[in-house]
Amino acid sequence: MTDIALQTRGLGVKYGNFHALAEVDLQIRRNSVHSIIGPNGAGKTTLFHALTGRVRASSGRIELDGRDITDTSDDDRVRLGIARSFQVTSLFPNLALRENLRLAAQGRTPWQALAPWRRAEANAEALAIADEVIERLALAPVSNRLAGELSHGQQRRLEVGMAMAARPRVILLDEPTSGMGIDDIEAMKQLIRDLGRDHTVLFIEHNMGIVMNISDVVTVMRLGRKLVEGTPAQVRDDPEVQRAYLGNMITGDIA
Ligand SMILES: Nc1ncnc2c1ncn2[C@@H]1O[C@H](COP(=O)(O)OP(=O)(O)OP(=O)(O)O)[C@@H](O)[C@H]1O
Repeated sequence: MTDIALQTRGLGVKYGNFHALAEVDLQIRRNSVHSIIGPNGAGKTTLFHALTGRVRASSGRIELDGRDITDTSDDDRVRLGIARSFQVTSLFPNLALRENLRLAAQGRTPWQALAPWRRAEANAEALAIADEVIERLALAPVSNRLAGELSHGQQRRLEVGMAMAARPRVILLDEPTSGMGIDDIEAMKQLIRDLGRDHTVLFIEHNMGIVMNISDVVTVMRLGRKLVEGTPAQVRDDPEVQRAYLGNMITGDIA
């Protein structure tokens, strides 16, 4: 198996005649935290849509573990191991946190998962995965609480956990800290950093403090193209990057 979990070659996406993404070559290393940054309209969300199959590539190719998935449907990509955690909440509010994770581990709807013919071993395995994820999320004290009653920050962490429970090859996180208070941001930052030890994480983030602190690799995009890529230190010091941000200094501690 190669060291590269997800790769794009010459990836392009057009909305009508508009090139939202052009000639993007990306290599996402296994068990790393790779962040995508760039000014508004840079094409970050479009890149995620292309990787998950929500929009079609108009040129280039996408490979997951060396396998060409460019023409694979979004559902099949989930089955092949691309998990995306959305900004909008995708939890079952009337089920306990642990139940939410159990369902995610089984990859089923609540209706199917509650069915009496469900195999007991499959259930036990899903619960074991749920408990493992609860530990990683540091949410054990509230694991029996209804998802709808959790704090905003806890719900956001649970969303990441839902993606983890499906045991994906790659986890895509779209602005995981948006709208969070400072304590919740710190908890999310630790979670993502910890995830990178044994998961492959690709995330879009506007909070430069987090990006610079926890990323192994940072890709900077502008106008649908890759502008610069490197370690946080390389990216922070790059004059092109400073220009792309129109003088807004990229700050933040580098781990
Ligand atoms: N469905 C669409 N139809 C036409 N143009 C679109 C569509 N979605 C996005 N665009 C355009 O494509 C470009 C890239 O948008 P995208 O949302 O991918 O950028 P982004 O980097 O995620 O921006 P932001 O940080 O503001 O979320 C923008 O110019 C946007 O206006």
